Amino acid sequence: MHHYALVPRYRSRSRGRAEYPPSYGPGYPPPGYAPPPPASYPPPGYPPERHPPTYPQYAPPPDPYAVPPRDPYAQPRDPYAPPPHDPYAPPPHDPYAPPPHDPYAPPRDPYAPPPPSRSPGYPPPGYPPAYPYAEYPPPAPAYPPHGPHGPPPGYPPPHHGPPAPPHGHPPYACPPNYYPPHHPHPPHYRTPMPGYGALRPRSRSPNRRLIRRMMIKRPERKAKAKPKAKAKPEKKAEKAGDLTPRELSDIKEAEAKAKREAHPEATREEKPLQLLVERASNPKSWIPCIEDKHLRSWMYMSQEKGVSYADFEQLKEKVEWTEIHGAAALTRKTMWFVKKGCRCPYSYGKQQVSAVTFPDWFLDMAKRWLNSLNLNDQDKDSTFPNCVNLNLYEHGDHQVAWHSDDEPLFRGKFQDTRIISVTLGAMRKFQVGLKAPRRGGILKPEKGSMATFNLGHGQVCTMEGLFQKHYLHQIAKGTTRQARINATFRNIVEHAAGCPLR
Ligand SMILES: O=C(O)CCC(=O)C(=O)O
Ligand SMILES: [Fe+2]
Repeated sequence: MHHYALVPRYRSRSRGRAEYPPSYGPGYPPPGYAPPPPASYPPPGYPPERHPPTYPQYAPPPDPYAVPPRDPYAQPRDPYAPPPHDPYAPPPHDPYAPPPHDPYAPPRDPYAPPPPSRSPGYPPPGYPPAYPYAEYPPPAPAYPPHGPHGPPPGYPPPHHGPPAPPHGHPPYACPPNYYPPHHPHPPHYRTPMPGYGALRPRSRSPNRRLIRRMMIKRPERKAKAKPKAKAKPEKKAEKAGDLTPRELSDIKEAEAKAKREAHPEATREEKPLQLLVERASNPKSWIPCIEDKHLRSWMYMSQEKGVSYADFEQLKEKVEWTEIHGAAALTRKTMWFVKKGCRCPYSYGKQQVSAVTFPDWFLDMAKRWLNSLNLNDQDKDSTFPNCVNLNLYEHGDHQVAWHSDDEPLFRGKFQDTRIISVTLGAMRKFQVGLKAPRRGGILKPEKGSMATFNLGHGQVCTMEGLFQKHYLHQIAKGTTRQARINATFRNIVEHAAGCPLR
């Protein structure tokens, strides 16, 4: 007997979906049309009263949302017990979680304050100061997609971009465009995406495996007789008893170092000197970068709110820039502004430029930039700088090589000077190092003494005391395509011959 034939159908053919009239042409649904009500479940008269047998396989499905019946024997809830675990409760607040992504946030300002530099001893304790930094680390500079030979050397640059993803196997654990130099892939690994940095060139011989299986030994290559290494000219010189130029300059450097260490400069107690950070109205936002009491040299950095992007645009457009050419190419563009009445020219290597009086519009913005330093001409020790050198670095190829601002105009080799540098536009690396004797006529810092600081939009950097006597600085070449303008404020103390202020 086929009992199941007696069980009525309790679902429509459309399995509960609304049944629409078959035509869906324009003007559908017609006014007043409503889909037929869903078939009622269970239909009246179901289940049929049949005893015995029953057919549990046709019973209506259990209701997953039904409230379980109350347990009359349940213990009363302990009011001191921890609350039962709620799997749908929101996760507890993680104070270290990154802030949620705000899709309406304004785009990142490329001139926002830069992250702290990572040179040794930096950042000092208490850093960062009160102002909020934008984003650290900065996004990796845009790079063309890596070719078949992987990324260019030196990419990704240090301290840029998101942290490296964990290395892993199988290959899909690593994103296809991430190939750090010592990536521990197994030797058989082949990149999953063609055209992206194959890690190992395919064997030249397609039969290599076959050959191995056949136990055919390739004839061993005869070791080529190594040509005798030519005796280096340096070694020759050593044999002859005199020194190579490199050894000579190493000795000179060691002598200069010993001399410097044996002769400390006057302390601030012996010869008073007020540092700019001590007169600033925002001393806490000044970060010490170099505090070298022995050499009476100080360098501080701060972020100033008074420097605007409009200033950058105005300077770029209004200043009549002079091109400075190096040995091979244009290295940067400059302008030399001086206080009214001064006629002192300025020399960039062999190129000399004549003085241009501070335009009023420039003085207005400069006073705004340096406002927190409380410089006033009434106090003879804190006069507003009487000249400024402006540099325009149009892109990463523009630079200024190792030098110190020790021109006779400032007497930086003999007395304390105060140089205030303001950055507008793109961020560039500002490097400093101890002065060493020239190597083959070239100025370079003493080995191991170099430190690097990032100077970004609105950052002010000071070099004080005898910094120009003992330290060198440079703006190294970079990869940026953005322009940077730098204003280096100084004080002329010995006006040039022919200047009315002499
Ligand atoms: O661009 C800079 O930050 C440095 C410029 C500089 O050293 C100079 O003008 O003497
Ligand atoms: Fe300089």
